[in-house]
Amino acid sequence: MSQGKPMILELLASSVKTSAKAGQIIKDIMRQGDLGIVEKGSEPNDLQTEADRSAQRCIIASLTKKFPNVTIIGEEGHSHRIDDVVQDWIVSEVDQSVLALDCPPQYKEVNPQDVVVWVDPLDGTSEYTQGLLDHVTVLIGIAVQGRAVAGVIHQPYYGYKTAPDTLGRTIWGLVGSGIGGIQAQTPPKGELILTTTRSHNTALVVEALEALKPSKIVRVGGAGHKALLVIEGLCHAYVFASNGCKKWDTCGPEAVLEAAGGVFTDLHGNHYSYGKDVAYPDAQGIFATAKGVDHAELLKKIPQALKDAFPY
Ligand SMILES: Nc1ncnc2c1ncn2[C@@H]1O[C@H](COP(=O)(O)OS(=O)(=O)O)[C@@H](OP(=O)(O)O)[C@H]1O
Ligand SMILES: [Mg+2]
Ligand SMILES: [Mg+2]
Ligand SMILES: [Mg+2]
Repeated sequence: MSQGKPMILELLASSVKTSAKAGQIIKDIMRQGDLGIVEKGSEPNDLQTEADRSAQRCIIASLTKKFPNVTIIGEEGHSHRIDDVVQDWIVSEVDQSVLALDCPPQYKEVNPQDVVVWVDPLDGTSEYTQGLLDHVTVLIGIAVQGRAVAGVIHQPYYGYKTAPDTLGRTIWGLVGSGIGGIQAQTPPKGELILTTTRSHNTALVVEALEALKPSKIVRVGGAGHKALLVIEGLCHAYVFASNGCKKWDTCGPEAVLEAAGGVFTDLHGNHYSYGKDVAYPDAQGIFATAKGVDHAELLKKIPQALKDAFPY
């Protein structure tokens, strides 16, 4: 640990480096060609690959070793054993630009008991198995007293079509401090470009999109990927009238988007709670807007009857 640095900076700085290692593992497994796909069973087409399993082991082992008193919840199960994890997967490096941040005063003295780390080791698994590699992200979200305050979105295949050996890119954010890895952009005025699921369309998903009268809809996989489109100003909003996402899908993206000046809420305009005892599904859907977009005004266009389909 770096002497005297606030724990939240240490945790974010470690998460940045660890997410990139997880991304390397994901790419190594794809190169080796045996994805080891299993159906998780609870829902149709809910896949898990060797890359999901290995990336999660890397992240949980690395963070557990350094932060044993912090709760870590990963998509792919709850084994926190680190004794059987390959040494090379245990990341000790930290991102120096994060460590150098001026920590917002409210996060300077955080009690580890109040921190929950939400890990989606590979967001966009079905896209990964289908070769839509730029949809894949590694997501680490850091919640303090239930609020998403810091996060990492690592995109291992960013730019791979022109540079097959790409290291990808790692975008991080700390609410009150800003983001790193890319510049947040305001989307173009006079248009309304929405992003949503490519694979889980329902009548409600479509109804919510149509109510907003978009000029364009961008359908891609992954909560991390969609959040990046909004952070970069390529889309005005990420709208998903479904209870399909889980807390590990949204904690990291919410923190990074909000650190970038956007707003990430459910369909009622409320922030999700990411405390250790919350239910996993994002049961009230997703409504996230870019920097410079009036979130409250846009949300008014969603009919109340549709919002009522996502009760508390
Ligand atoms: N039960 C249920 N109902 C509706 N939609 C669901 C459900 N489970 C998962 N999903 C949607 O499937 C997409 C992939 O899920 P995940 O984010 O879990 O993917 S991954 O496992 O991390 O790859 C993701 O959507 P998109 O990535 O936006 O297409 C999830 O929101
Ligand atoms: Mg999954
Ligand atoms: Mg996911
Ligand atoms: Mg996943």
